[in-house]
Amino acid sequence: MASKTSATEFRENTVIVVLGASGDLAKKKTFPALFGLYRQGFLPNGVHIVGYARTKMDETEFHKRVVSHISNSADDQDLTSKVEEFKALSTYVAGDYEDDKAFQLLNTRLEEIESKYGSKERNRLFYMALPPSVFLPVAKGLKKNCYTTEGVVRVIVEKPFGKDTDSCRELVKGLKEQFSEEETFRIDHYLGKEMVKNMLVSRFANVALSTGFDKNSISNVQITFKEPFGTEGRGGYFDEFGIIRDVCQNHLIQVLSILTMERPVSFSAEDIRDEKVKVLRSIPPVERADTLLGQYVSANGKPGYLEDDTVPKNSKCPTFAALTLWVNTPRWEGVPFILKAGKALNEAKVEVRIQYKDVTQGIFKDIARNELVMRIQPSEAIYLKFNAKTPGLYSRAIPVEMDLTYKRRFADSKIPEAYEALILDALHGDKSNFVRDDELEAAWKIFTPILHWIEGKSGQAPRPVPYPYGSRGPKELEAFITKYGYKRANAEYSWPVTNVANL
Ligand SMILES: NC(=O)C1=CN([C@@H]2O[C@H](COP(=O)(O)OP(=O)(O)OC[C@H]3O[C@@H](n4cnc5c(N)ncnc54)[C@H](OP(=O)(O)O)[C@@H]3O)[C@@H](O)[C@H]2O)C=CC1
Ligand SMILES: O=C1O[C@H](COP(=O)(O)O)[C@@H](O)[C@H](O)[C@H]1O
Repeated sequence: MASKTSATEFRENTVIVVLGASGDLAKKKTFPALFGLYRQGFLPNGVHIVGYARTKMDETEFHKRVVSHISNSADDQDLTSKVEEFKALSTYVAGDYEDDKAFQLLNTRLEEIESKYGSKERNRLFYMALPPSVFLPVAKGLKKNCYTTEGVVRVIVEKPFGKDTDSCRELVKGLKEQFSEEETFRIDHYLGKEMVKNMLVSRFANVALSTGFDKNSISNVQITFKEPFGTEGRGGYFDEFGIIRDVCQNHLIQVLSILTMERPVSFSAEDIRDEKVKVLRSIPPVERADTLLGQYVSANGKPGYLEDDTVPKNSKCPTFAALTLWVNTPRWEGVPFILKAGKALNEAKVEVRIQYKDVTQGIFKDIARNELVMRIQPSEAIYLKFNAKTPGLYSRAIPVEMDLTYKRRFADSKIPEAYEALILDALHGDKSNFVRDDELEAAWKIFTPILHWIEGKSGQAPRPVPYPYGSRGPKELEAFITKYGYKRANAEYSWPVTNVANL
């Protein structure tokens, strides 16, 4: 039920506190997103931004970090003056994460800022750009020392939210002791990506697309995440988590749930999330036999995973995973959903590839299958690969594409950064694109047994197969996806395509 808190939009009198302000995420994503919103006039009137972290630094150093990832051209006077304004409304407080006194100092700073708001309501948005190990102490410190009843308080929490089902439950419980579900915004930045948001609209606003969106027409689905760089600099964090926790359990499973959920009653946050939870609960835990794990090794002058100084020498941590999931609903029963994620691959790409079944044999032989591809990044696009008659006096089919590439079709539109979209949602109190507690639990249940196996908690830990840095992944991948029915439209059977009789 909507309450005052969830309905409140932060339009003025708001302080945004970024905890972990000295970190990588804050520098690369949070501050640039806040600046983007400020520049476009989307931040509340009179907003202030306060960075908080243990690192001691003066305002000049802090401002240097705040703007370090904002692309600024000296020729753009408007941008330069906005950057200066943005710096002027951002300030820094240094303090520990388990120290009441430090949080009290932070609170004093917040009250000083808020005293300029007069007697009106004061809102506080806390953004935890922090490692999960300090989520709980920070939540306790904030609740005890920096909570206000003179306005609305919201807390954005980053991923990964736990390491398995039990630790997730503990974290959920621990945070709930400090902040209500209404006050808590669990972020998964993939939910802020334009194409992920568009998936809901494309699926449910198009009869043409929703017809045949099921096991009767679809052979298999691949959801792919590829990054062309390794764990450079993040090896310490990564080795504790691995690619499944880093990407599959959150980003890719969120994409899968939106792709497979049934039509929600409305586009309200709770209706959408109810449907996502239902479909997630229909997915049994991943089987070992449905798993392919890889780890990158040195190639082309690039270091292998184990050569990273922050990684234990004999680590079996997977930097690549292909996992096949089964969705036991009447719509999807028997359709394999292959999640593939890897670091140090040959390209940067995130996409959903839906491959349809073969056309009935008879008039066509060995013709390419239809594929609907939703490219999340780079360059958002939806395209349908289908067969058409070759123009002219030929009687053969040719595979072609119906292509909606955003850059061409929406050349004048600015696609927002995922973090811009989500921080704005949090300011508006809209939780549709944030993760609910039961969604998290359902997602962890799918991966926990396989994660425990990988960590050697249930039998000997498997050793991931090697793949060269910059390659397409383990050489075993092709056989893996073929096993689940994926047919590549290679030259051998799609071009030139078979004669079309009676055209
Ligand atoms: N970096 C990225 O691209 C992304 C990160 N995330 C998530 O965002 C969160 C923050 O990530 P990121 O900024 O990369 O992390 P960092 O390792 O940069 O940590 C952020 C800040 O937290 C403090 N910190 C680091 N380690 C510890 C520790 N062991 N105990 C206490 N404080 C610590 C440091 O600040 P100080 O010492 O000054 O207090 C650091 O500057 C994580 O949960 C991550 O999973 C999500 C998506 C992308
Ligand atoms: O959460 C994470 O996401 C990034 C990838 O984000 P993207 O928006 O650039 O696709 C990934 O590099 C990182 O390992 C992971 O923690």
